[in-house]
Amino acid sequence: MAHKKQTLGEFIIENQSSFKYSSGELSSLINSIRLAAKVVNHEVNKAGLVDIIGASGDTNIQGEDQQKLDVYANEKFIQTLTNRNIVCGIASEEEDDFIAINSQDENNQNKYVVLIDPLDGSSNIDVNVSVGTIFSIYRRVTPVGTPVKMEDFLQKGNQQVAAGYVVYGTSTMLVYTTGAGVNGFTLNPAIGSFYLSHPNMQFPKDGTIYSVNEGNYIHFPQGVKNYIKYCQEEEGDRPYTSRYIGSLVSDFHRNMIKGGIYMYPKSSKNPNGKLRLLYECNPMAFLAEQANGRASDGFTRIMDIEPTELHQRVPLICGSKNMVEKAEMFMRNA
Ligand SMILES: O=P(O)(O)OC[C@H]1O[C@](O)(COP(=O)(O)O)[C@@H](O)[C@@H]1O
Ligand SMILES: [Mg+2]
Ligand SMILES: [Mg+2]
Repeated sequence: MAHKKQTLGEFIIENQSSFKYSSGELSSLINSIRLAAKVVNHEVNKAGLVDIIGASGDTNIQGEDQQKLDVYANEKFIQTLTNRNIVCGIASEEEDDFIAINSQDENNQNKYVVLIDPLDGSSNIDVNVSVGTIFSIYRRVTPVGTPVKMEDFLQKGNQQVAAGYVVYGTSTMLVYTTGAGVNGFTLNPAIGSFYLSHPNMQFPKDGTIYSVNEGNYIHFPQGVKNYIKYCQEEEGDRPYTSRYIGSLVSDFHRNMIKGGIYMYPKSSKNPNGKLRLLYECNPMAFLAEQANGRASDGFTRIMDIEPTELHQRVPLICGSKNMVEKAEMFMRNA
C-alpha cells in the first residue's frame, strides 16, 4: 500500500524542535510563505485568462520593466507577511527600500526579516514557461522592539536561518531549507495542500548539464569561455547538454534533480553579473550547499560575500560540486 505523504504543515510541526531557536515563530513564518505561494500560484495558473500578463508600465529601482505579475506577487507576499504580523521587516527586489513592519513598537517581539524575489524569471510569464519565487530569512541583528535598520538586511548569506523557493511549473513545488537539508513539497491543486514529495534533495556530485545564457558568450571573461568550450568538447561524458530556461529557480531546480551547473557570470555588459546577491544568490547558495552542491562567484563562496547594498548584483556559479569546482579552476587559471 502506498505510504501516506506528509503535508508541509505536518512537516513544519514535526521539525520545529530542530530549529536553532525554537519559538514557533519561524514555523509560522514558513506557513505564511506557504499561504502566499498558494495565492500567487492561483494567479499564475490563470495568467493567460485574466488581465495579468504583460508589462505593468512601471520600472523597478534597478531599471527593469515590471510585469503585472511581478507587482501582484510582490503585493501578495508583503500583504501576507504584514497582516500576520510575523516579521519585523521585508526587503523585496521590487521595492526601492526595505519595509519596516511595526518594528519600532516595543511590544513587537518579531525577530525575523525576509528578503524576497517575489517573481523570478518574469520574462517567461507571457510565454507560459515556469517562473518562481525566492525567499531568504534572517534574524535581525538590532534589538527587537526598535526600528529595523539596513544592517538587519545586509547580512552575509552564511547568517541565513532559512531559504527556499517556489517553482510554478508543470506542478507547483515549495523547496526550502532551515539548515538541516533540503526538502521539496508538491502542491496538490485539488486539495490545496503541499505534500512532501522530494525529501532530502541532493545535487548529484557530477552532472552533464550546463546552463548559461550563451548569447552573452563574447562578453564573458576568458575563464568562463574556456569552461564553456570544455563543456562542449568531445571527451568522456562530454559534450554536456546545454539547458537554459532563463528562470533561475527552474534552471536550479532541474540541475539539483539531474546534476548540472548554472552560471550567470560577469560580462563586459554586466560587470557584476545580473543576479541579486540578497534575493537570488544567497538563498540559492544556501540551498545548494545544504543539498551537497556548491555556489561561488567563481572565486569566493557566495555566502561569505559582504553585502554593501540592498540590490547588489554578483556573478553566480552554482550546482553540482565537481562541476562548480572545475569551472572555478578554469576561472582561476585564465
Ligand atoms: O535573460 P537573461 O539575461 O539570461 O537572465 C535570466 C536571469 O534573469 C532572471 O530572470 C532574473 O530574475 P527576475 O525575473 O526576478 O528579474 C533570472 O531568473 C534568470 O536566471
Ligand atoms: Mg529573479
Ligand atoms: Mg523577480
